[in-house]
Amino acid sequence: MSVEIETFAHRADWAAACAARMTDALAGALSERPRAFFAGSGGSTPGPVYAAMREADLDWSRVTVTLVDERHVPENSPESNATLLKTSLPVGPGQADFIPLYSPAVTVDRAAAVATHALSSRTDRLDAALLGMGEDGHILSMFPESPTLKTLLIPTLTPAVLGVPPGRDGLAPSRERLSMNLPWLMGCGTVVMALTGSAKRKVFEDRIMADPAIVPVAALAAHIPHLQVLWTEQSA
Ligand SMILES: O=C1O[C@H](COP(=O)(O)O)[C@@H](O)[C@H](O)[C@H]1O
Repeated sequence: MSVEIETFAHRADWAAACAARMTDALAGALSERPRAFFAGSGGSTPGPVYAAMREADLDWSRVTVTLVDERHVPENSPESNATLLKTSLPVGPGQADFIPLYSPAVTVDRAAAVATHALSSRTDRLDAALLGMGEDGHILSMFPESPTLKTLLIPTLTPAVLGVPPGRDGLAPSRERLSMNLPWLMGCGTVVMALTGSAKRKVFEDRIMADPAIVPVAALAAHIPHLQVLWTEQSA
């Protein structure tokens, strides 16, 4: 299984291209349906992509924004992926609406069930998803060695959000998380992996041929033929 990696010399061009893939997909969905659904990632990579997306000529009032994954923390935490998206994209009254993965005052598994219901009651498919990858090869909150990993990567399950426990013996993640499963991405119209830096490119290329049942990057390659990978050398 090989995946083409589109290379950009300049980070600004990479961000603009990632953003255009997302907003073009959302505009296309809006030309056919009343609402379009976007799922974004957190972390340090997508900031410039979101900045470019918010400049797009898009009817954000017909877009629903959600997350591919989240830390099990409230929105006043600096670790909240929800806060990143809600402050980076046009989310709010008269703009896009937002479906969180985190729920206050419940266990992470209950929050996952609530998020699954909230998403599934609004749509059975995403139109655009922006992914990032950590240098340990995790995407969404699909962490190597996590007991939840194999379940998150089963391609035949119903789209769902699962609770992810902290890693044992110092392994990542350091705290509880919530993650969409692979079937959400398989059903998504446009999936972009936004990669920066040589180290991440090497991790991505090294793992693409690995076992898709246990390696997140390999699962993307195996089950998402329309995956687009956009890379620039320049990290944040
Ligand atoms: O923990 C997370 O990390 C990944 C990668 O983050 P980055 O800082 O290396 O860009 C991110 O895609 C994911 O959404 C986030 O929860």
